[in-house]
Amino acid sequence: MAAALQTLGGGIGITLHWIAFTPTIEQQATEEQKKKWLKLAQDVAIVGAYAQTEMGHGTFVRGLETTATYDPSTQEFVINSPTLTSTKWWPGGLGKTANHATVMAQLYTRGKCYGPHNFMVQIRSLENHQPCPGVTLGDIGPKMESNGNDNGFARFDHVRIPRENMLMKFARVEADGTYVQPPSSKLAYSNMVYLRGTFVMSAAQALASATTIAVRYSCVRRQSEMKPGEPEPQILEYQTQQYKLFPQLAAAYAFWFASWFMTQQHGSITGSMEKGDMSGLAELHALSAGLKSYTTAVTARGIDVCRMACGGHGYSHASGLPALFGGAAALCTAEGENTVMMLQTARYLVKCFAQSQAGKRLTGTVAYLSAVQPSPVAGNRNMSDLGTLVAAFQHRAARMVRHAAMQMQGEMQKGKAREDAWNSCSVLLIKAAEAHVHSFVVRNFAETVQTVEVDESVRAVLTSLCQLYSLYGITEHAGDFLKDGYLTGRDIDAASSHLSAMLARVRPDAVALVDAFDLHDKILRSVLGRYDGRVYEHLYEWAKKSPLNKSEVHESYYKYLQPFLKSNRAKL
Ligand SMILES: CCCCC/C=C\C/C=C\C/C=C\C/C=C/C/C=C\CCC(=O)SCCNC(=O)CCNC(=O)[C@H](O)C(C)(C)COP(=O)(O)OP(=O)(O)OC[C@H]1O[C@@H](n2cnc3c(N)ncnc32)[C@H](O)[C@@H]1OP(=O)(O)O
Ligand SMILES: Cc1cc2nc3c(=O)[nH]c(=O)nc-3n(C[C@H](O)[C@H](O)[C@H](O)COP(=O)(O)OP(=O)(O)OC[C@H]3O[C@@H](n4cnc5c(N)ncnc54)[C@H](O)[C@@H]3O)c2cc1C
Repeated sequence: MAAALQTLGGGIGITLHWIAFTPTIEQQATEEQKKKWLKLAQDVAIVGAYAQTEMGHGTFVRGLETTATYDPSTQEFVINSPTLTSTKWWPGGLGKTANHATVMAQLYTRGKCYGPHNFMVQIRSLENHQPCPGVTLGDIGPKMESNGNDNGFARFDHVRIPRENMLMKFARVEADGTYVQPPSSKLAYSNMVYLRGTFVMSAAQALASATTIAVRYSCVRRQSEMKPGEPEPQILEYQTQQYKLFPQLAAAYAFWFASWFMTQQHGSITGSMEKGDMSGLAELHALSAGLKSYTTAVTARGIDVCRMACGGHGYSHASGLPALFGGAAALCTAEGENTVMMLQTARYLVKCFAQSQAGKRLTGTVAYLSAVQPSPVAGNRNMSDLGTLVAAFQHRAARMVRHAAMQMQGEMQKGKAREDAWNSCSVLLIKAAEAHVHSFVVRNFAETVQTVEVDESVRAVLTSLCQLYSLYGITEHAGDFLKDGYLTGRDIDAASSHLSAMLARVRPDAVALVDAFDLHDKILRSVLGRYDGRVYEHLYEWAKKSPLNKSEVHESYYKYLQPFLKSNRAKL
C-alpha cells in the first residue's frame, strides 16, 4: 500500500507516516490515546506527518515558536503560528498528503511555558481532504531529490484541539491546567533517537545499493588496454577501481552490522525505560546521534565515489546513482543535522572523560576510554590482526577525546566561560567524536564477523572485508595514529601493503558480496546494476523513452533554434 502510494508520484508519499508519525504515537501516546489513533495509523485509515521543524528553527528545538496554549474553560489547547518563521516547514507529507500531524509546540498552561511537547492535530478533512478551519497548508517546492514526497508547510491560526490530543505518555496537563512533569524532559525527544537509529540502516542500504550497482557494472564494463594487444579488461581489474569500490562495500557491511547493534540497544534501553530506568538514555542518544551522523556522511560520499567510478553512465539517471546520492544527502541533514548530532556525541564523551578522570569505571561503548594507556607502546604490530586494528582505533579515539577535553579545560582555566571554551574547541570535539564512532564501528564489525553464525568460508571473506575496512581507515587517517607514536611509519607501510593484498583477496568474492544484499532490480532501479548484466540493450531502451525523444524534431527547434539559425545565416 505504502509502496503504491509512494510510486503515485505527483507529490504523494507517505514515508514519514511510517517512519516518524506512527512511531511517535507508539512512543509518546498513552494506552488510551493508542486505542484512538495507533490502529488508524497502522491501517492507513489516517495519514500523518511529523511536524516539528519550522522555517526559522530545525536544530534548536527549544527555540521552536509554534504555541499550544491550554484553555481550562474549554479544556482545549489552542495551536497557533505567531510569526512567519513559526510556519512548520519541511515535514514529509505535510503539504499535500497527510490529514493528521503530530505538531511539536511550546506548551503554555497557567501563563507558564513548559517547553516543546507533541500534539495530535487533524489538518485536513477526512471527507474531501480540504484543509481544516484555521489551517493553511502547501508544498515547499522542488528539492535536490525525493520529489516523490511532498515536503510541506503548515500555519495554524488559533486552532482548537481537545486536551486529550496532547500526547501524554510522559508529561501531562490535567483538566484544571496543572502540568505534570515527565521523568526526563528529553523523553519528548525519544522518537528522534529511534529515527536516528533507523537512519543507520538506511545508510547501510543506500551504500549497499550503490556498491551493488558499481561492482556489477564494473564487471560488465570493459575499457582500455592493461597490456598492449590484450582484450579490454573488466574495469574491476584495475586496482584503483577496487580501491574506490571495496572500502565502500566493506563500509556497507560495517554499517549494516552497526544498525543491528543500534536496534538491539534501542530495544533493550527503551525496555528499561518503560520500567522507569532512564540510566541508558544518555548513551543511547549519544550513540544514535553519532552513528547517524557518521554513517550518513560516509554513505553520501561513498555513493558519489561509486557514481564517479561508473564514468558517464554513472552520471545518468539510468544508473540510479544520482537519486541515491540525493536521498543519502538528505539523510545528512534530516533528523538532526550531522554537525549538530556529532557535537551531541562529543558532549557525552567529554562528560564521560571527566567521570573517568574522577576515577569512575566507564562501561558500554565508552569503556575503552578508561582502559586505554595514554603513553603508547610503539613496536612492530601485526597489522593484519583484527585485535591489533581495533586497539589502534580505540587508542586513536581515546587520545583525541582526551586532547579535546584537556584543550577545553585549558580554555576554561584561562577564564573562558564553559560555552565559549566549548565553541572554540568544537572542531577538535567533532574530530574526537568521529574517531570514537569510527572505533565503535570497527570494533562492532570485528566482533560480528568473529561471532556471527556462518559457514567458515563465509567468515573468512567477512574477516577480509573487516580487515580491508580497518586498514583503509588507518591509511586514510594515518596522521591520527602516528601523532603520539602509537603506530610507526613502518606500521603504516605494513597497513598499506596489507590493504593492497585485501583488495586482491576480496576481488573474487566482490559480486557474491553485493548479490548477498539481495536487492531486487525493482529496488535498485538501475540499468547499470541489473542482475542479468544486460546493460547496453537496456541503456538504449531507457534512453529511447526520454521525453525529448517523443518527437523527431523537438518543438524547441521551431520556437528558438530555427529563427536563430535563419537570422545568423541572413548575416552571412
Ligand atoms: C533499499 C534502498 C534504500 C536506500 C535509501 C537511500 C536514501 C534514503 C532515501 C531517501 C531519503 C529521503 C529523504 C530523507 C529522509 C526523510 C526524512 C526522514 C525523517 C526526517 C524527520 C525529521 O527531520 S524530524 C525533525 C528532526 N529534528 C531534529 O533532530 C532536531 C535536532 N536538534 C535536537 O535534537 C536538539 O535541539 C539538540 C540535541 C541539538 C539540542 O537540544 P537541547 O535541548 O538544546 O540540548 P542540549 O542543551 O544540547 O543538551 C541538553 C541535554 O539533553 C540531552 N539530549 C538532547 N537531545 C536528546 C535526545 N534526543 N534524547 C536524549 N537526551 C537528549 C543532551 O544529551 C543533554 O544532556 P546532558 O545535559 O546530560 O549533557
Ligand atoms: C529531506 C528532508 C526531510 C525532512 N523531513 C522532516 C520531517 O518530516 N519533519 C520535520 O520536523 N523536519 C523534517 N526535516 C527538517 C530537518 O529536520 C531539519 O532540516 C534539520 O533538523 C536541520 O535544521 P535546519 O534545516 O533548520 O538547519 P539549521 O539548524 O539552521 O542548521 C544550519 C546549519 O547551522 C549549523 N548549526 C546549527 N546549530 C548549530 C550548533 N548548535 N552548533 C554548530 N553548528 C550548528 C548546522 O550545522 C547546519 O549546518 C526534513 C529535512 C529534509 C532535508
